[in-house]
Amino acid sequence: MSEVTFSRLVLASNNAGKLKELQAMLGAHIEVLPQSQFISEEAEETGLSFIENAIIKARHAARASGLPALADDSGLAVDALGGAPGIYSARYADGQGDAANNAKLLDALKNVPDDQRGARFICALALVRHADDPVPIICEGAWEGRILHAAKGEHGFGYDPLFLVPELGVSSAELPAEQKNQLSHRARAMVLLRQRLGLA
Ligand SMILES: O=c1nc[nH]c2c1ncn2[C@H]1C[C@H](O)[C@@H](COP(=O)(O)OP(=O)(O)OP(=O)(O)O)O1
Ligand SMILES: [Mg+2]
Repeated sequence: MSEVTFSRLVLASNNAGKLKELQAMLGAHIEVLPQSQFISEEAEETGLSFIENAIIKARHAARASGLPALADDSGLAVDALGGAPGIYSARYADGQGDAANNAKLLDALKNVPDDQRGARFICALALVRHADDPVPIICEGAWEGRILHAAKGEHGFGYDPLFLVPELGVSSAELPAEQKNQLSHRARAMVLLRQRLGLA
């Protein structure tokens, strides 16, 4: 059942990897515009949960564009680190980027044996119809895996080279985009969002 009808929305992200994946998942249904067309300033991610940060980012893009906006706040929760880096995944190595984040994660886990290297990617999607929408649509997805001992694969972005997909025996950076987009935390959240929007 559809509770919302519109044909365009702004993707409230500046992450090229995410934008590509979200575009591939939604583009067939809705015209999606990157927020860079409207604003360059990033929203401050002051929330303490993925959901709070997704809502903050969606409102920021909706305010700048005057259009409905969809944000994705996501990250990696590692069991041996008590769920870190979690919402701080992008900032784990103090803003030095993906390679530094991955190096820091490998170092933090260097003495952790395989059976204790469980982790999951989490994605929270928030869609607001306008900046002050009191009823954001929220959908979440998770993807279970394990942290490898060294990077593998060239696809994807972020922590993909370190994330083992146990059923397939490969890292998520070794999956072609089409396959990651069927399996990932983002894909799972997006299935729920499409249902909520009546696009399924
Ligand atoms: O599928 C994924 N494959 C690998 N890594 C991933 C994935 N999904 C999230 N991640 C990592 C990247 C980044 O370290 C953090 C997201 O941080 P997050 O603040 O949500 O995104 P961001 O700052 O890169 O872009 P923006 O806020 O503009 O959407 O989690
Ligand atoms: Mg961010």
